[in-house]
Amino acid sequence: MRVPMSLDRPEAAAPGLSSISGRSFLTTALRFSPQLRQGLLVTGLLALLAGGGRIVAPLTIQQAIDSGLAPHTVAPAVTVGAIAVLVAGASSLLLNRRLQEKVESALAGLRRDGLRRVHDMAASTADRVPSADLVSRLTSDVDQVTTFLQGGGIQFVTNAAQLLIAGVIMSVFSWQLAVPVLLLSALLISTMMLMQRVIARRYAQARRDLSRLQSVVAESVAGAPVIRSTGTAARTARKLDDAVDQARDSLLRTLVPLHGNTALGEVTIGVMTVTVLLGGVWFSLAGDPAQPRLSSGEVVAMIFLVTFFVRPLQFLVQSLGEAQNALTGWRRSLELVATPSEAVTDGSALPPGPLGVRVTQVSARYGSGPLVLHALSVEIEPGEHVAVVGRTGSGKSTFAKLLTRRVVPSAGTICVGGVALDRIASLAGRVVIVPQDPFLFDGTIADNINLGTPHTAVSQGNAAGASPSGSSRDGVERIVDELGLSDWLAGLPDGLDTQVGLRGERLSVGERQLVALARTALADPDLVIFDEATSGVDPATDVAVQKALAVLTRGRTTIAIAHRMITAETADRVLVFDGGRIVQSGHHSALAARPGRYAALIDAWRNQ
Ligand SMILES: Nc1ncnc2c1ncn2[C@@H]1O[C@H](COP(=O)(O)OP(=O)(O)OP(=O)(O)O)[C@@H](O)[C@H]1O
Repeated sequence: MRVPMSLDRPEAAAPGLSSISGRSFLTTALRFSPQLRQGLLVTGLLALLAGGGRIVAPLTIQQAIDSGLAPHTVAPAVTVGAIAVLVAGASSLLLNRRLQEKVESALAGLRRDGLRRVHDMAASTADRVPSADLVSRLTSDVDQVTTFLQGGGIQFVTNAAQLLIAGVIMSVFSWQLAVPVLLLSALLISTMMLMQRVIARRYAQARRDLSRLQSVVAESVAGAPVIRSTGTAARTARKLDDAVDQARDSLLRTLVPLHGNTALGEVTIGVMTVTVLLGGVWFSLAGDPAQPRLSSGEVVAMIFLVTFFVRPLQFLVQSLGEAQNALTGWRRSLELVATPSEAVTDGSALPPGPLGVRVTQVSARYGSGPLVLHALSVEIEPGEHVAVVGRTGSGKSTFAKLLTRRVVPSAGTICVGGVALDRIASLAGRVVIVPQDPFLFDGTIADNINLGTPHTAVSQGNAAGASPSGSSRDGVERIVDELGLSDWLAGLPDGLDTQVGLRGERLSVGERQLVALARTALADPDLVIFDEATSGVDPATDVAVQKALAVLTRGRTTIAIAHRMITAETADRVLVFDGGRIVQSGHHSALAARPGRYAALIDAWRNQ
């Protein structure tokens, strides 16, 4: 069996996400789940009633035995015992319902806030966390807590109260018997806490490995056509086998300390019970029979009490694994929620109108890799149309990512609309990027164009049966008309109501870009960054894209990462990138007329 080397290293959150240590877990959980903070006093009181009520029964038995089982003492003792048991039962029911509701609503809040955080976290962070990892933090990790609670974990609080009360009463009855029991339980609990750290690390590793396994599975399923066509099924299967082995080994590694812990717990609990049993009998028989150190009733009560004391310990020992697994899941969800949002709360708003860009001595790298952009300086006027060209890997996309905060500069400053980029409250709706292959949601073209107006179905007679919103539909039709997309839509089976399929797979890359251009035009941004598709665009769609682009760019600042000469020809200025530097800047005709990197690029385009 192959053992992952990193198993016992201190755990780390996924790159980019907040890290929550074991110590800060409780404060973070209370901070992000206000439901848990509310009514703590009532919860504590119910726990004491539920735990304490159970313990009244042995006390009443002791009273009855010590009074010689006289009917006048037995009857009240039984009545008090019965009431106590009823109170304990009712309190336990109320407490469990209360805790279940609170924890479930806290978890629902975590899922909601987590999803919101996925959408508003800094793009530079989102890019570094695999999407399968984010999904598992919102689904299986949260489910783990629910499973634990439903499997009896909710009894945790009552058990803790019962342990406390039983310990105190035992000490009052006989400190000589209570001391060894308390010492043994202290030993057990401290050993469990030490073990718990090891178990926590191993569970965290196991969950990371499971999340990696999910990523590999998701990638293999999504990439199935490529795997089939390239005949690399065996290689992919090996990768999957590795991930499966690693996840299995990690899970098995959690079992070693867990089983050790259970064995230790059982032995210690057995010793405690025997100590009280033998010690109690000895105390009641030794010495003066007229004045025993423990009465028969007290011995019986002590035996009951030690049972009440060890039961929560047993529960703790047996459920440590599931409890730790649930805590790990809870912590992973909290790490997502605690990750800062991209919005700069005390940031500045962008000025209205087209936005200029000023980049001063900016360098950038990915992670700890080498610099991929070197001391870049460029100024783009409001309303200017700039084309960025260059060989593959020259840094064009990284430049676009810098302007949309997906990459943070390692040196230099960037201002958009005269405001430092990292001080802008939000870029949403003002600075928009149209990627090479835009993401479309499963729905109609109209719905996808209308994403700028959330929660509004604009398809005619949409599946949900909602009536189409006239104004949204009008807006979509107007934009489609303005961008000159009506002819293209007329050629589709259902026009605007054509279903695009999952991720837009029923449309070509170029058509997906047309939808994205219309969506962008509807959002009405002031700085548009357009990453031209390099392939998969047929000539007719290409013409439609160029026409739509010409309308979209009117009155706005635009930066187009150009892969076609026409895009560069029609721009006000061309920036030529090479090796992470801007090596030429000027109008197409001026640059084309002199030898250099751009002239070479034009030759390459013409020879295509
Ligand atoms: N996520 C990433 N992690 C590490 N390095 C990256 C990452 N993205 C890009 N790079 C590297 O940064 C450099 C610039 O890449 P970039 O994508 O900006 O080039 P480009 O000019 O846009 O290329 P293309 O025209 O092929 O899209 C390249 O060396 C590339 O390998």
